[in-house]
Amino acid sequence: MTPDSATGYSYEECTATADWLLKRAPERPLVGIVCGSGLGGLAKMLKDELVINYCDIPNFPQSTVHGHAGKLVFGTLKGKPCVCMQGRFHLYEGYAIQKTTMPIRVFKLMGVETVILTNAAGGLNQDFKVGDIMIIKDHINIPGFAGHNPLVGANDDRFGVRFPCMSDAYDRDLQQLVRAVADELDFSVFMRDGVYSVLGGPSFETIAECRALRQLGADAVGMSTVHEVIVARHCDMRVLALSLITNKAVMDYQSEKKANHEEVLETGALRAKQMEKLVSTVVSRIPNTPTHCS
Ligand SMILES: O=P(O)(O)O[C@H]1O[C@H](CO)[C@@H](O)[C@H]1O
Ligand SMILES: Nc1nc2[nH]cnc2c(=O)[nH]1
Repeated sequence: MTPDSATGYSYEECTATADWLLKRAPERPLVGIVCGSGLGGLAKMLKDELVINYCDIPNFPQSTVHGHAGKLVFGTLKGKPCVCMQGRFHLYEGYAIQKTTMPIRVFKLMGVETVILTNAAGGLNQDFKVGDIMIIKDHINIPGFAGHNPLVGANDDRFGVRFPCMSDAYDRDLQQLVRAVADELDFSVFMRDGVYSVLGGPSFETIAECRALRQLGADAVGMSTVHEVIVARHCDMRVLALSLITNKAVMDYQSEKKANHEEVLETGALRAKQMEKLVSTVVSRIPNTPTHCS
């Protein structure tokens, strides 16, 4: 019996999608950006943009969540060719985990070297404030504890190795670059770093779950990003990930606060300008990987 890998997309299907996009794209992108909930405005930073709706892209899943427009935007940021996903896919939308991460492989096949992932997250660390931006330094893949990992299934060595390392998932030079840029922009007062934990959603966490996650070492909680990081690292792209703390996780039985998606989107709108400035300045300073000579 062979293992079932029919839940994802084959190398050939991903290549077909990448080739279809490259025929239309102005040039091969070097940086791939994924916009979190309410952060789709990041795509507005791109110049000379070409916008393609997900529904027109062969094999592409469709966005179903408010705050995720479902558009792929090609363009340049300070001269650097980029591609930006205005809308990502989440497990709770009902997609197989391999499908939620398929665009990351398409990024790789189009030539992307660096992936910048953004998300909206609930703050578990009591020192964090709404509106803080957390540089993700590590993650806890809670669904992974139960075997939900986007690399489950037959491994295709053309993407990467069977057992990829994750202790270096978040590029330390890029984290340093973000800190330096934030200093220059006078953003340090709302910059944090920490550990992001992913849950399947779509229900927000109970108080006991938030307390447990904090005890495990998580600073923020969300329903995305980690699976994209795993796939990006599997195919050897550099990863930078940023969480906008859109709400404080409810940790206390006396609290009247209730997590809700409207607050998430509102905080995204409030910090949109700074997030755009931070990401665009970082992108303009990312060194390209030197071309390998054979
Ligand atoms: O992680 P992103 O896509 O930013 O979205 C976050 O916001 C939504 C909840 O409000 C969830 O989808 C959560 O993961
Ligand atoms: N799981 C989860 N996802 C979020 N996305 C934005 N805020 C939250 C939150 O509090 N919990």
